[in-house]
Amino acid sequence: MPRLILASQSPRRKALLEQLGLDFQVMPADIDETVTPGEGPGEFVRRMARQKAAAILAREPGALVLGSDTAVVLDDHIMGKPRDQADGAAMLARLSGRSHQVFSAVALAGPNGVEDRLNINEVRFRPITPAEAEAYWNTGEPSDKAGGYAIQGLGAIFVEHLAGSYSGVMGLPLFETAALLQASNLPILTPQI
Ligand SMILES: Cc1cn([C@H]2C[C@H](O)[C@@H](COP(=O)(O)OP(=O)(O)OP(=O)(O)O)O2)c(=O)[nH]c1=O
Repeated sequence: MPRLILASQSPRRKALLEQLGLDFQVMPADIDETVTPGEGPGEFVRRMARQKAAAILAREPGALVLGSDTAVVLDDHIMGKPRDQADGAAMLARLSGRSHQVFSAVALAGPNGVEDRLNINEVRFRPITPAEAEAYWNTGEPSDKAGGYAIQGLGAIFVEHLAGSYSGVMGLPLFETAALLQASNLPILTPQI
């Protein structure tokens, strides 16, 4: 069976992939994550996921490599990770009391090329006061998260409604990931002989 590698530095993605019960290694992929002019959020996260997987496959030929990317999207604009407290507070103010989308892509690179899947989620936040935004920043949770919140942490208190997949919002859409892995004959819920 080929070696499976997760091309990510994100502890959240590692924890999510562990849910599938497979053995894998983790190797961070360092790529340029700049949006190309005119590129839509779906195209962007798919391109990033594919590039992360391809970058590690180039170093580890013979392996199967998963790459993933997540973007929080408000009014068709991609929100990155907050630069500082003021940026984090501004992001939460914009997300407050309305819906946004979370786009997550996963790609699998291996001997047969690269395949990817796109996962799109709709998340509605309750209104958030400036005092709450400041207190939330001070927990340390938002700083390395797209959109400046974590659904798997205290940020869950803002999530009034989710249409989509929890794992997709958190960073690795497991339905789509399993579909890619099963198409490459990795054993998920298959009897072992
Ligand atoms: C919206 C949201 C994002 N996130 C995180 C997942 C990702 O780690 C991060 C999105 O940034 P990414 O650039 O997709 O990923 P990353 O830089 O953390 O990791 P790598 O590129 O090495 O795979 O935001 C959450 O943990 N919870 C959430 O609810």
